[in-house]
Amino acid sequence: MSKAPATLAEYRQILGALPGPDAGAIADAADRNGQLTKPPAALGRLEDVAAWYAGWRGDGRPRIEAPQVVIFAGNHGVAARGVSAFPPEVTVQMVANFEAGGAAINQLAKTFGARMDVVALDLDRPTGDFTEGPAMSEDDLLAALSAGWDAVDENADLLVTGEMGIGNTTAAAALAHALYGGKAEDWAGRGTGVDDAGLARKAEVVAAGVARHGGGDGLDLLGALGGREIAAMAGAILRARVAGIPVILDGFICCSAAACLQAVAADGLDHCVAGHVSAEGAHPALLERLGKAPLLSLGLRLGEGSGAALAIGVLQGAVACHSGMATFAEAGVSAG
Ligand SMILES: Cc1cc2ncn([C@H]3O[C@H](COP(=O)(O)O)[C@@H](O)[C@H]3O)c2cc1C
Ligand SMILES: O=C(O)c1cccnc1
Repeated sequence: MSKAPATLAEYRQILGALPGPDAGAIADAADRNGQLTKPPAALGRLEDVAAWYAGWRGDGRPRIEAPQVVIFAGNHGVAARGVSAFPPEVTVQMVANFEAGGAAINQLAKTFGARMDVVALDLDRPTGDFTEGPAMSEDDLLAALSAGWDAVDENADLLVTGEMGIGNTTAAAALAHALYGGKAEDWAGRGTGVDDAGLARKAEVVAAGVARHGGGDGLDLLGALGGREIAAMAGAILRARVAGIPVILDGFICCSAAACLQAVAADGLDHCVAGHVSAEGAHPALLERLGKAPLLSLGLRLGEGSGAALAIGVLQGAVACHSGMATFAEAGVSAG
């Protein structure tokens, strides 16, 4: 299917009947892995991710030739509540920076040979302040999900979804708190670097948002507490699943989008790997809820898809070894 769903009911239907990986390709990959010129399991987790990638690509000896990074940008009503160390105008300024090639993610996408697209979502129309009402109407949510769905290149063979949106660690924390409970302080972190007073304000805002909008499923919560760029990441991650494109998840904000999908469909993130664990305080807990072990841990706290983009290199390495190495028979190396 290439057309974006028109209703939330259609999204729920898709989430209820998701395609799985190709068991034949996984078996082929396991068979090949056992013949490669290395001691068994010597490539550690690289072997697991290569088999995982093979399964989702339906090819026991795949290649990564067309990775895509998509950055979604949105503005947040809650940014007016003093929850970020930076002003909201930074969102549009950073979009210009992405377009000019000057951001961290530009350098990382280029380093790993990824195509990079930037999708700015109604930046002059911030979402509603979720302490006062829903962040998005159903139409706004659908438009953002569609923007994500439509941004995915069907010919990509790996997807990274990144984001830019001042205030969005607050929205992500609210989503995590609504989905998983605990206390607001467990999920509110320093984002761009708020001080202690800012952090306390942020936890209050998160608590107020969840008190107001705590009910509903993952898509309802995405609309009530999320943001356009967060919903767009969810739409892109789901489209990738339908199109057979594996996804590398980025930091706290990206994972909050993914969590909304997983809340509707327990298997909804099986085509995703966690690229890294970020320095945002609650990211380890969020990854644990998603059941994902990060590939990298570099202390990044940037977003933009930066940690996931770095992990493209890890996946490229894993798949290059799996598909390019000689077998014991081919190389004339004695097996153990
Ligand atoms: C210059 C700059 C570039 C960024 N790139 C990503 N973010 C990150 O910071 C924001 C989230 O933090 P908070 O919730 O505290 O606003 C998001 O835009 C995220 O992508 C940036 C932030 C800034 C200031
Ligand atoms: O984990 C992230 O992605 C993150 C953390 C802080 C600020 N921006 C993004």
